[in-house]
Amino acid sequence: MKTLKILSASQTKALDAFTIEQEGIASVDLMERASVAFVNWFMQEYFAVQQLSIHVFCGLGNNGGDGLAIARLLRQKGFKVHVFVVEYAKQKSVDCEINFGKIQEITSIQTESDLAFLKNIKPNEIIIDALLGAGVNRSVTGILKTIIEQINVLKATKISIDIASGLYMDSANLPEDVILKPDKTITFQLPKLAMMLPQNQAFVGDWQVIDIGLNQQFIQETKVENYYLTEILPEVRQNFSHKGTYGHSLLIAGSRGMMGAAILSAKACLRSGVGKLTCLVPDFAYDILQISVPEAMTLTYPESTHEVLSEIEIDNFQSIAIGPGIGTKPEAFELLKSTLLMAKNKAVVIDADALNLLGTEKGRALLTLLPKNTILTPHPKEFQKLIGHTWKDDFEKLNLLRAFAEKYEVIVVLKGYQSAIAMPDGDIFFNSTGNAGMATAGSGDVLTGIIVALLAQGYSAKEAALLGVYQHGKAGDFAAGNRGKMALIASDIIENLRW
Ligand SMILES: NC(=O)C1=CN([C@@H]2O[C@H](COP(=O)(O)OP(=O)(O)OC[C@H]3O[C@@H](n4cnc5c(N)ncnc54)[C@H](OP(=O)(O)O)[C@@H]3O)[C@@H](O)[C@H]2O)[C@H](O)CC1
Ligand SMILES: [K+]
Repeated sequence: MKTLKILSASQTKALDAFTIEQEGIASVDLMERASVAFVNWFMQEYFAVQQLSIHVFCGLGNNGGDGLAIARLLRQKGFKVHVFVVEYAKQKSVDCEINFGKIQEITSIQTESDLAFLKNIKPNEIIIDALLGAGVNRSVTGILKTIIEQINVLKATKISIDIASGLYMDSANLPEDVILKPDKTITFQLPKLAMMLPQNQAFVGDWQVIDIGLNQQFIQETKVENYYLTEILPEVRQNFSHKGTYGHSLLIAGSRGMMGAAILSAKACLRSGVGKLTCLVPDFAYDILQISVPEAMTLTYPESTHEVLSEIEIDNFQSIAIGPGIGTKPEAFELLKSTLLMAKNKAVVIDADALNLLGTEKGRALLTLLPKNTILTPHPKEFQKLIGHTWKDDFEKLNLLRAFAEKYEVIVVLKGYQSAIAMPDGDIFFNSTGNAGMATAGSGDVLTGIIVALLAQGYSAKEAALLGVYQHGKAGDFAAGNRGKMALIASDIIENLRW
C-alpha cells in the first residue's frame, strides 16, 4: 500500500525547518529547489504556449518568494513573464527579499499602485498565484482582498503555488472569507487536508503534489491521523487454489422494485474474486436473481415475514453484506436486527437502506450490536442520519466521522470524491481514484459487492475497505476513460473491474 501523509500546518513548518537544519541547506536554496520543481512541472504542461503571457502575483512572505523565484526561472526559459508584487505589509520575508533583489536584475516589477492592467489579462493567459501560502493565519482584507476578488473573475488559467491564497491548510475558513479560486493547485511535497474536503472544491481545483525533496526520515517519523491513499493492490491468486480458498459471501439485498441493487452488488462481488456467493432475497425475486446472476446461489424468504434467518447456517459464510435495496419497511428493520444478532464475530458490510434503518432513533440503538470492524459505507446524508445531526463544516464532519469509527470500533467509508475511510484507531484515509461519473445510481451497491468479496477472501476489514474503495474508483476511471463521465452507469464499473 502506498500513501502520502497529510501533515498539519505546524508539522509542515517543522518539516521545513528540519530539512534546512539536517541537510545543511539554506532556506533560500530550499525555496529555489521548490521553484525549480514547479518550473519543471510547468514546462511539461505549458511548453507549447511559451509565447503567452504569464502573470505572477506575489505576496511578501515565502510563498511570494517562491513566486519571484519562479518568475525569474520562467523568464530565463524564455516565457513572457509579468510580475506583480502586492505590498500588503511593511516588510518582506528574508528569502522573499533576496528573490526580489535577484529578479530585479533581469526584469521590472510592478507594485499595486495601478490595478488597471488586470482588465487586460486575456482568457488564454496564465496567472500564477503566489500571494499567500501555508502561512495564512487570518481572513484576507484590504488590497489582498481586492486583488483576489479581481483575479477570481478573470477567465485566465489560474495556478496556485502550494495552496490557494487565503485558504487555511488544516482548518475551516469563515464562509465569508475571500479566497483565490484556482484551476490548479501545485502543492509542495505532501497534500494538505484542505484539499480533501468538498467545501473547498472551488479553492483547490485540480491539485497535484510535486516533490521538493523535504526530509523523508522526518516524514516517516511524523505521527499523523490523515493519509492520502495513492495505491493498493490485491494479493496474487495461488495456482493450487480452489473456490473454497476464496470464501463464501452472503448478500442480503433487494426488495420489490429494487432488485437491481441486489444484482449489481452480486455481480460486483463475483467480479471481485469471491469463491462463492449466496444471495438472500424475498421469494418473489427468486427467478430474477437466478436468471440475472447465474453464478450466484439464491436463498429466499417470504416477503412479509420477520423471522427469515433461522434456517440459514451463518457459519457457512465468511462475510455478510446487508442493505442494497432492502427498503426501510418494518420487515427490513427486523431483517437487519436478526442479521446483526446472528453476525457476531463475522466480517460485515452495512450499506444503503440498512444505514437508513440504523439512522432512525430505533435503529441507533442497534449500533452497539455491530461486530467489531464492521464496514459501513454511507454517503454524507446517510452518515448524518447515523449520528442524528448535521455539521457546521467539513472539518467538523471529519471529526465526527473519526469519533464515530472510534466509538463503535467500526470502519466508515464516507463516500464522495476522495472518499474518506475512517478506521477504529482514528486514522482516516482519503482515496485517490474515482471521478464524478460515478455519482450515479447503483455505484454504491457495486462497492458493497466488492468489499464483501474481499472480506470473504480473508482480507482484513481495513484492507478490504481500502482495497475495495481504491479498486472501485479505478474501475470507474477506466469506465470514464472508455465512455466519458456522463455516460457512465454502475454496470460499467463492474465491467471495468481489473484485479
Ligand atoms: N513547505 C515547504 O517546505 C516550503 C515552503 N515554501 C513556501 O513558503 C510558504 C509559506 O511561507 P510563509 O512565509 O510561512 O507564509 P506566507 O507566504 O503564506 O505568508 C506570509 C505572511 O503573511 C502574513 N499573513 C498571514 N495571513 C495573512 C493575511 N490574511 N493577510 C495578510 N498577511 C497575512 C503572515 O505574517 P504575520 O506576521 O502578518 O502574521 C505570514 O507569515 C509555503 O506556502 C511555500 O509556498 C518555501 O519556499 C519552500 C519550502
Ligand atoms: K498561493
